[in-house]
Amino acid sequence: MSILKCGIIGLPNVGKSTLFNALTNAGAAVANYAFCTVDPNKGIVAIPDERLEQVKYCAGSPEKTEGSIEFVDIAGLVKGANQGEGLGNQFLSHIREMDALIHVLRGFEDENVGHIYGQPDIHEDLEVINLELILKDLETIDRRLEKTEKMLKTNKKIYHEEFEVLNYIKKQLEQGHNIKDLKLADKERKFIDYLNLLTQKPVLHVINVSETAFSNFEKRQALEKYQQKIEQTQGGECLAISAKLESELLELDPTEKDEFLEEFNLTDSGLNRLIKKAYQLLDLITFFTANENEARAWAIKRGTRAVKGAGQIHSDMEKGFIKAEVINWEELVNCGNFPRAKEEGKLRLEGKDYIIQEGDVITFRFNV
Ligand SMILES: Nc1ncnc2c1ncn2[C@@H]1O[C@H](COP(=O)(O)OP(=O)(O)OP(=O)(O)O)[C@@H](O)[C@H]1O
Ligand SMILES: [Mg+2]
Repeated sequence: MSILKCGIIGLPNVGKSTLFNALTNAGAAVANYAFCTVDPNKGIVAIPDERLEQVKYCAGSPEKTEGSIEFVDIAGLVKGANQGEGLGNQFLSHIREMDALIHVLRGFEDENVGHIYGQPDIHEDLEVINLELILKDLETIDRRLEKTEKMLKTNKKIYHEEFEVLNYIKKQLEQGHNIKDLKLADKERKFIDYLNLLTQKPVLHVINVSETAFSNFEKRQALEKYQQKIEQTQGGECLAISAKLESELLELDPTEKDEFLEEFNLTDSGLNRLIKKAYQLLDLITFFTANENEARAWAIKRGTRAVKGAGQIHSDMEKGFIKAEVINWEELVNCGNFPRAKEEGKLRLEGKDYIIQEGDVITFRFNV
């Protein structure tokens, strides 16, 4: 089964590892399955989903397993990373493997924690990382352009089209635009999709603030201004989270936790919010399976066909796919259980090409 990956990026010393540790530890605390260490910098985190418990109940399943996202703590990038500065090439190649990015910005002050370029400045810091990603993409595009240019001699139309698209993208990158923000037709996108470009990946910005950032009105307002500006200029969402506060929250029991949240003027842990945002960023939907063994939520890319959804569970299910028996989770809950849903004719039979919908509960029929 393939889990989608969200890479945590940013300058050195901005709190990426602190956030990663909080995220992965929280996963372990909230769910039975949740966190398992893949290696020290990768962790699988459960996606909280209130619907799963109800599906479990209807199916009479004894166990449940949440859907999951993999988070990867990528080492800090520095100026010149695209030229190999600070092992930059290695870290940029890690970024290439990600499906989406969480860009952490330093919003906390602490004299004891050095900032790589003197004073932290959220907007400048953001631009440093953006520039490195853009420069790396330019290098990739240039290399591809060299090859395409040679192929122009063959006089095949396709190479001329590719040449034009690549040049257009090159110009946009040179002007500081990210590829994710360009309006490209599907046909144009085909020329670059396989290149796995860095600025094509969806990004969520997170300002890692000090514990007291939410405690008074002025600070909150100042923070909201930062968030708004980033959302306007970067075209994606921007969250404010204190990685340090989140990791401290994890050490507390529930009553202590509530008191602590109140003290810092917060209503809920930021981690759940972040996990939900990451889920949206990856453009995932959830379907459920439920039987006498367990009820399970599966996070898949929106637009996945039934046969591929089956493949997420087991390759045999994909190979031997016959049919999918489908019911929306709410309909199942209304019926109360599967036999009743069947009686009422609520179970639909769908074929290989059925596009799985948010909240489907699916039983795959397959040959082994
Ligand atoms: N919200 C915060 N408020 C105050 N201090 C913080 C906060 N978040 C992290 N720190 C502190 O900042 C320091 C750097 O954090 P961390 O190691 O997580 O950074 P990093 O981005 O992973 O760095 P690197 O790129 O070097 O791996 C640590 O001492 C950590 O405790
Ligand atoms: Mg780190």
